[in-house]
Amino acid sequence: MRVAMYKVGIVGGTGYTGVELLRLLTRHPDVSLEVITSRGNAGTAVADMFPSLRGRLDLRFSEPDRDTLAACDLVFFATPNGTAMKLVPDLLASNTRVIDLGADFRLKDLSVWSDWYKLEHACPEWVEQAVYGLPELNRAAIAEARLVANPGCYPTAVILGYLPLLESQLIDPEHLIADAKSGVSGAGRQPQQHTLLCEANDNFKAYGASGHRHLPEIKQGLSQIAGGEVGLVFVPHLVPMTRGMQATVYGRLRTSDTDLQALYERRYADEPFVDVMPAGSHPETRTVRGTNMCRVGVHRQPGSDTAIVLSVIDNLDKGAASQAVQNMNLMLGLPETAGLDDIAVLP
Ligand SMILES: NC(=O)C1=CN([C@@H]2O[C@H](COP(=O)(O)OP(=O)(O)OC[C@H]3O[C@@H](n4cnc5c(N)ncnc54)[C@H](OP(=O)(O)O)[C@@H]3O)[C@@H](O)[C@H]2O)C=CC1
Ligand SMILES: CC(=O)N[C@@H](CCC(=O)OP(=O)(O)O)C(=O)O
Repeated sequence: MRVAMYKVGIVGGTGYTGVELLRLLTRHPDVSLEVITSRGNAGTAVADMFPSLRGRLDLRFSEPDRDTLAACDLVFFATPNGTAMKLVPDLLASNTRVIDLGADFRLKDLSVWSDWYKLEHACPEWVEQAVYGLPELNRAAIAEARLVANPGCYPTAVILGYLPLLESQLIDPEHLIADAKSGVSGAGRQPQQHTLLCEANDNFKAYGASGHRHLPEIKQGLSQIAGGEVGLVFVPHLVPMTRGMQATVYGRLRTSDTDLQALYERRYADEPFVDVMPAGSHPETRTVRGTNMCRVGVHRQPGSDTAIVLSVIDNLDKGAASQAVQNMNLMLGLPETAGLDDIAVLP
């Protein structure tokens, strides 16, 4: 039996990504969950709020406290944007590693970040040192990082969809189109009118078509792969399901004779969490529900010069919490797949 070695904490344990982290970390073989914060529920037993954890986790929510958190080897922030940046410098100074599930450290250009997030950054000096936590792109840097910026859900699905095509320079990087759909849990647990059952159920709509805050994040990731600026149109949509996300990405091919299926199979052959489906497949969100898997399907229509890639993830998992655990495994030198062997529940 392996002994739990690393102490971890979560700031913001009552949101959807927080409770997903709780589920994953409670049964992770190599970590011990020491701290879970909630200002509004300090003192409440975690299992009283989340009965799914009854008998599995004996811990109470506490107020965020610097010293308690600094006693952890690694702390996750599952908090609204603009929260982590206020506590991160103190934790890093105490040699505690940090993974921020929010967007405080994702964008390297701080003026772009301020424009989209309407905030002034509290620790700009750490932004440059933060590593963007997409293992398929930055695995070696994540393993050395003290601060990881966990990617947003849409950026994860879109970047993994485009990665082999852009890396091999097979498509025109100036004319990329990503059309994406998310389940409602992507909007978080805070009550909002548009996430009410009567508003979201039996309904379908686009939003952010004139610009969404994930646009600069996706462009930054795609530019890193392409080795230069990219042109991207990105339109997100809300679908009436709880979890799941599909990004359908399009790229104008520069040559017509490439075997796209073979390209994707080759690029992702050694990736434990990207599954290239057989040629002609249409991956479904339910096949990745509650897992860290991204499933992709690669298509080209007869006579067309456009590659179409379908990329599905669970927005709360590969799009947030389980990707954070994958990053934690890399940062702590643990097996990358530890605690991440879930199989989706069907139907
Ligand atoms: N939902 C999704 O699919 C995805 C979400 N994310 C990101 O993950 C983060 C969390 O999202 P989600 O779980 O939906 O969040 P919620 O907004 O539902 O939950 C926020 C949590 O943070 C705590 N919190 C709020 N303000 C503060 C503060 N100032 N200091 C300390 N704790 C605070 C809250 O507890 P309390 O107020 O009681 O302290 C609560 O536990 C966000 O940045 C989000 O953008 C990323 C990818 C996907
Ligand atoms: C369906 C839905 O509302 N999704 C959220 C994105 C998910 C998310 O929280 O991403 P960040 O971590 O970057 O904030 C949105 O469009 O705002």
